[in-house]
Amino acid sequence: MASFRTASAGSVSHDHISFILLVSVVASILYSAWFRTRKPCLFPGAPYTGLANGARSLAEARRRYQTHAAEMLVEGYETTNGGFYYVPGPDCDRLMIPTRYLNELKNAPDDCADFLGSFTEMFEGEYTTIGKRWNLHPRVVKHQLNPSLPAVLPHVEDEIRIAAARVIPPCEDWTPIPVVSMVTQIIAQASGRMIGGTQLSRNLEWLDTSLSFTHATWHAAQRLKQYPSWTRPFAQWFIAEMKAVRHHIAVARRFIKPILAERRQLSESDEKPTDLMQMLHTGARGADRDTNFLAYTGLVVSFAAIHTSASVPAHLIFDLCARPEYVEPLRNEVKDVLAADGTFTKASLAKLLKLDSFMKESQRVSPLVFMTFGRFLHKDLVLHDGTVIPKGNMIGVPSHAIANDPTLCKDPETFDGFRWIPSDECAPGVPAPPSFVTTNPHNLAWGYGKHACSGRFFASFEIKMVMAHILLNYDFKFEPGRVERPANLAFELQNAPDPSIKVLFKRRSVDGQACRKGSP
Ligand code: HEM
Repeated sequence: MASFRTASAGSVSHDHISFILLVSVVASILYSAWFRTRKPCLFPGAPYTGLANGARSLAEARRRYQTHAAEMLVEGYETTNGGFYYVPGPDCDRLMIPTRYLNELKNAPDDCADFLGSFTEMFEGEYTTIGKRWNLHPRVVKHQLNPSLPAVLPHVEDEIRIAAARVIPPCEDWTPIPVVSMVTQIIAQASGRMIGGTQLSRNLEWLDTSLSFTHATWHAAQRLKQYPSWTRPFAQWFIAEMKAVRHHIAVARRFIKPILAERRQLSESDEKPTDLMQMLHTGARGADRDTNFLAYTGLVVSFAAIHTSASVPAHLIFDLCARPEYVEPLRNEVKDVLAADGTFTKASLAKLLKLDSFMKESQRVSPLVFMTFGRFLHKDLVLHDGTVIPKGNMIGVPSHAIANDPTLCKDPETFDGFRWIPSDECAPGVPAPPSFVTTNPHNLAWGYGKHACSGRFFASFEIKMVMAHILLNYDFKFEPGRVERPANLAFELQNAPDPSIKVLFKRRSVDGQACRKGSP
């Protein structure tokens, strides 16, 4: 009897598991077949881009999006003349909206046009945490970090010099250096100083986590997406990349909680550190004061700040190697500003107009992402002319296509590094050209409206100080045999400088020190 029951129970359990597996497989096949063939009847009249006039199926176009999203966005923008169109993608089809609606959408409430919803969807935030409970840091960056930049920047400048000495070899002679890795480490260390002072910026384990968390969440999301959505709550526990995500959150807690404990000991009269942890500590209310949450928030700011900002100096160095005629004017501008002001301050960095223009032009050609203003609609959106965008749509603006629209940017095929320098005598009524940090319906690299990147002012100053350090202290050029700027690596909406490219660096004489006011 006993052996029969055991055998029977074993066989029932085995059948049961087989049945569940069978149902899972069938469900996932049906789901993907349905997803591949469905034509969402969402916004009437908006054409699909990327179908090659009917020669390509929707399923093929969705796959193609992984490598050709930029081209599809431009094609849709051109064929609709900046109108509504869908860009098919493997996770969802995104509806591009014309810029004429941006001013009424820019402050749409989050329960209608959900900014974080687009992140949560892209990064499987239910499991990776990306986009979930991201309420505190945007407010603190905007209202506490930005007004404190004059006090924060000297620390960041100091850290850039220390990081560069750690990361860049002596370069007494021409030395090949992988540019992306080099600038990413410098930016990670400088951002670490801004986030938690030297306790974070000099901690190599933290630096590794602050860099790796972004990749871990991205890879975990890609793995999770391979499972039908209803299996993901279980699958997350068996995916190696999810283990890495949890590990990085634990590292953040291990290093940031003691910093917060020290901050809690400070009395009213003690001098307070000028870093973001201090701002989060004083700015958090209620449940947000939980130290686990504050530590996690420090990690989230690294996510927002490091790889994003680091891509810019990498692009700039590639652009300068391809166009060395810009190096001397930029270097001289930095020298002049330092000679006059002695050190970098918010005001002196604002005088680097040539560098600002070059950065804007480089970003126009090599943006971080090809689409911004990603929002998931939870409610129907009724626009001023009666147009209704139904809920359930993922919307966005084709920021890269707009930045290269010849009616908005003269001769967009030409890289003109100084096209954005404001002229001395602007004719009355003629607006000044946009700067690197400008956001408006034609300058959308930082998004737009109430969720436009609040860290862009810090990013801009930090990048300028990194570039100033490199321009003053190094000569650089492509390795022999390379003349053209290396192509960027694009995946879906993202666009990155090629991390395999090395550039030759050689240390210059002491320009960086000599031109500081008061230096010997
Ligand atoms: C070159 C560097 C960077 C780029 C290109 C960039 C780009 C962006 C973009 C496109 C958005 C979305 C805006 C929208 O869809 O409307 C965004 C949001 C955001 N970024 Fe950045 N970012 C950069 C650096 C930073 C840095 C250094 C920080 C922090 C110090 C930061 C903090 C944020 C925050 C907090 C948000 C969300 C704002 C909100 O929800 O109100 N970013 N960023």
